[in-house]
Amino acid sequence: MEQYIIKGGKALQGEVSIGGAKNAALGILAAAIMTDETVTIENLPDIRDIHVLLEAIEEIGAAVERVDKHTVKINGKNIKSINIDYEFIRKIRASYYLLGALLGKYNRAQVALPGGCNIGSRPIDQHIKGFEALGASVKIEHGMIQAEAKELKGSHIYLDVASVGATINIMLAACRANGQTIIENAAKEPHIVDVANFLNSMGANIKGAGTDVIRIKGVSKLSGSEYNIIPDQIEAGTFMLAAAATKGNVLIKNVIPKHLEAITAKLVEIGVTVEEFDDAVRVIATEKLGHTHIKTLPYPGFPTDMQPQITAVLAASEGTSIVTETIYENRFKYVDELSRMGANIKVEGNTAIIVGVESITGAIVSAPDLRAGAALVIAGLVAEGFTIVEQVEYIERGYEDFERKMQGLGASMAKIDIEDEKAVQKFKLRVS
Ligand SMILES: CC(=O)N[C@H]1[C@@H](OP(=O)(O)OP(=O)(O)OC[C@H]2O[C@@H](n3ccc(=O)[nH]c3=O)[C@H](O)[C@@H]2O)O[C@H](CO)[C@@H](O)[C@@H]1O
Ligand SMILES: C=C(OP(=O)(O)O)C(=O)O
Repeated sequence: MEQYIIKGGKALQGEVSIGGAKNAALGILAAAIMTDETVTIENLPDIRDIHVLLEAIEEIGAAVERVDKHTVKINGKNIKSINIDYEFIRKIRASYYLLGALLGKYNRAQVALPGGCNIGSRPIDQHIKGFEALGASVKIEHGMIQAEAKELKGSHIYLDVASVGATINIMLAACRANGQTIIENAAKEPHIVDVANFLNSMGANIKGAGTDVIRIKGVSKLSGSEYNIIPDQIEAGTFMLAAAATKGNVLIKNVIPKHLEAITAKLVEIGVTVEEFDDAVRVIATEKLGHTHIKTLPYPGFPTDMQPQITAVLAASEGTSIVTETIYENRFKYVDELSRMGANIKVEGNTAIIVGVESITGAIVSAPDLRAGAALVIAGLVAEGFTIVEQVEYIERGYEDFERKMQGLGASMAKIDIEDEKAVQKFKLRVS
């Protein structure tokens, strides 16, 4: 098994280019099977979650052609099964989008209950409520969700929580329902807008994505399309924080600065300079960073998927910061690992009280999930000495070439098997 090995203490410098958004790409890949024509998707991130979903799509009979690392052609004409088994998708959350996509296209779907990051209970009652409102009967048996409808009919759905997954799933199925569907209290994240734009490019009729109310007029057919996925807000934010934490100067390219505003605002508050360009941001930090209060919220609030990374930054900043997690009940599991690096963080319920320390020190730590893993990498980049981050497979669910992108910014970081003493020695020699 490979791990990340990092020697901290280097200020990140240079330029990094951000890939396509994982959470948009997952919805878009599911949507792509809803037509019998060929769909070309560009700017697809080359990450584990995408590989898993593409395999599942191929397994049910869709044709998947990798044109290059970031482009795929999908044709859903010869889909022969509406059954997605657990073995294919147990590691990812967004497998549930195949429910909405298959239900919309074939009025039937059977998909294993989703996996994804283990960050608290993640019910799917709002997805089910939406499908039922569209006329489907839904049952859960033997770990599978089965949804079936004689005919999908447009409906008025009020979500009890502004769920990203439920909003996208209902949008997918409702595209092919008879009549109009209105989703109220819809999620507004950039990936909702991107999935809606993609569906519209296939001939769907969706209005209002990005606001609380989405209106979908069902259409009888979806067609082929070519589509370029938006940049990943969370990958971009992670590099912004890594640049700030190491007192670096980094140009983060291929981003939509508007999507980063909540992150930018917090960085500015703790003393970082953020310059915005049309499709890039430059992050410059020169002095010890300060403290702040943060509450995770649905978009346009501070994203929960950036909570571990900002906590890592604040752990080595000055003063006492408070981070409140309002989306998930158990997203502070990584704090014990940060504490092993000398951080002073106390978790009380959904709040972390972070007393900034003078310096943190390298240690062997383990990534409990995707973003927590990224947070431990940021901590390793700042820490004195060597850090080893285990379980990088979680991190690779959502970050493409993470260690290579960090190396490109001057970080002393590599992915090696730490049992391989020669490789460890070689790394240590190279960075000493
Ligand atoms: C693949 C993907 O896009 N994952 C993202 C998506 O996850 P995901 O779509 O799973 O997150 P949701 O927006 O659905 O969840 C938000 C909150 O609503 C609750 N809830 C959700 C659905 C439901 O039926 N019932 C219910 O109670 C959840 O427990 C959670 O507390 O949005 C999250 C919130 O921005 C991000 O952290 C994830 O990275
Ligand atoms: C929580 C995340 O992913 P998922 O919903 O796919 O588990 C994430 O991207 O941070």
